[in-house]
Amino acid sequence: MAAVIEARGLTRHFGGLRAVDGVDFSLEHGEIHGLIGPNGAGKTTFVSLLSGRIPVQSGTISLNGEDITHLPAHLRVRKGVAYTFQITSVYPRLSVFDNVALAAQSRGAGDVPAEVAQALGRVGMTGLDGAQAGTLSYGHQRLLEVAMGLALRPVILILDEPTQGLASGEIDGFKALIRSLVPQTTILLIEHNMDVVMDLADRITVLNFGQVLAVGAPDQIRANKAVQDAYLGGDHAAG
Ligand SMILES: Nc1ncnc2c1ncn2[C@@H]1O[C@H](COP(=O)(O)OP(=O)(O)OP(=O)(O)O)[C@@H](O)[C@H]1O
Repeated sequence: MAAVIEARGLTRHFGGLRAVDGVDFSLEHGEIHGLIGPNGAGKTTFVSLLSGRIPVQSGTISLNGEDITHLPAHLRVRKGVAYTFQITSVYPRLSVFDNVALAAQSRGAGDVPAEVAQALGRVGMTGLDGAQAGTLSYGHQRLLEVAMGLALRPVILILDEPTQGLASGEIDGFKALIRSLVPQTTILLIEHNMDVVMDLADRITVLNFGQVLAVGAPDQIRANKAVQDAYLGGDHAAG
């Protein structure tokens, strides 16, 4: 399989804190790739480096073979790297339609209403266009966030803790949604819910203290002693 994103020696320290410390990583075309690790392991910092939200200190990132290490975030979005934030980033006072329309417009979509309808359809929110975003249930707000990500027509969709705060009944629908997005869209999923990540991911990267502890299929990760000791074995609160 071909790598869509390839990071080599990616590094970001905050003072003496090695948040991301020499990470090699590859995201393969059409896969669902889980990113896990204890709280503070560097997951959010790592995807912020990939998306250009924070600058890289050293190392390189390439997208389909092109060096994007120093490309500004908005230009990475144009090239198809979309990152939905950990905190719901919808505009609560705007309608569902307008929220998705803003995302579609930002990438210069031609037929905005059609794009909005398509994105809302994919997340199962057809008919909710006129609702004020802030009045939606939490689960629907998370789906709206994904619809906004999809309206960017991403090559890669980075989801940061998408199931956080969802009711257990909503999680199955969310998993089905993520599965429906591949292989057209490649998914990088930061997820604390082990059932979700083990069930969804083709491969998982485990970060610990800013470094890669293991990469492999879910079964390999589950069986990995170092991963069990650092993360899976203990009593880790969702963060
Ligand atoms: N802007 C910043 N300034 C200083 N330290 C930071 C900054 N951003 C993150 N850190 C620190 O870097 C480390 C990695 O944080 P990060 O949020 O990337 O971890 P994480 O694996 O996403 O954690 P969680 O699972 O709790 O979301 C933490 O110790 C955090 O406190």
